[in-house]
Amino acid sequence: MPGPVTLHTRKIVILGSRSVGKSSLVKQFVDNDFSESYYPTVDTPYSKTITYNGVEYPCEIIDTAGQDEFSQLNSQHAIGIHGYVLVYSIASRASFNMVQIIYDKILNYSGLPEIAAIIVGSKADLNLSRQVDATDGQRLAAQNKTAWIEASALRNENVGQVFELCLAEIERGNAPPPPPADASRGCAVM
Ligand SMILES: Nc1nc2c(ncn2[C@@H]2O[C@H](COP(=O)(O)OP(=O)(O)OP(=O)(O)O)[C@@H](O)[C@H]2O)c(=O)[nH]1
Repeated sequence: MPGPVTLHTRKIVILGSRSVGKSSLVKQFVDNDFSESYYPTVDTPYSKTITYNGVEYPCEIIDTAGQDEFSQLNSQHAIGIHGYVLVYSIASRASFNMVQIIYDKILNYSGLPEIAAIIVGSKADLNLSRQVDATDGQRLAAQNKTAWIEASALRNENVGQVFELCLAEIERGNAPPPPPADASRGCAVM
């Protein structure tokens, strides 16, 4: 009888401008907690099991300090990482513009043609101060072949989905390639 399957830990990094709500998303997801106070983040790892397609994946989620255009990515943010959560606030156009800059830095650092990622419009409860339309977020995600969602850590809306969709993007990249056309007809070229 086969033994239990041991899955390797998936590593997820959460990146974005300062104060967009990165830590709040992670804390809401991992600890079911939200704070109105703002404490700038020092890189912090969290552990949580995420269930996707009925399989439990152990995940390490690395919450990072806010980025600006001059910030350097370090190797902990680009080497051995399976998926990225790229966060902007729907109430800050500048933070939205930073997402493409960060995405390009990751590709540049890692040398990969694309990465498993989700772009997140955070603070979705601040609709009255909205500076970024949902369609802008969706377009940016389509251009970069990432997933996209809006979420509110304050209201605990779509927070779990952020991380589940990120895992879905990771596993999509890990899926074995579809069989060649001939295989379906039972032919093999030796
Ligand atoms: N209205 C609203 N405020 C939020 C939400 N999420 C976070 N905030 C507030 O935004 C501020 C910054 O939140 P953080 O989670 O610390 O932001 P961060 O991106 O981790 O910040 P850095 O550590 O500087 O990168 C705090 O005052 C939070 O209470 C949200 O969903 N809605």
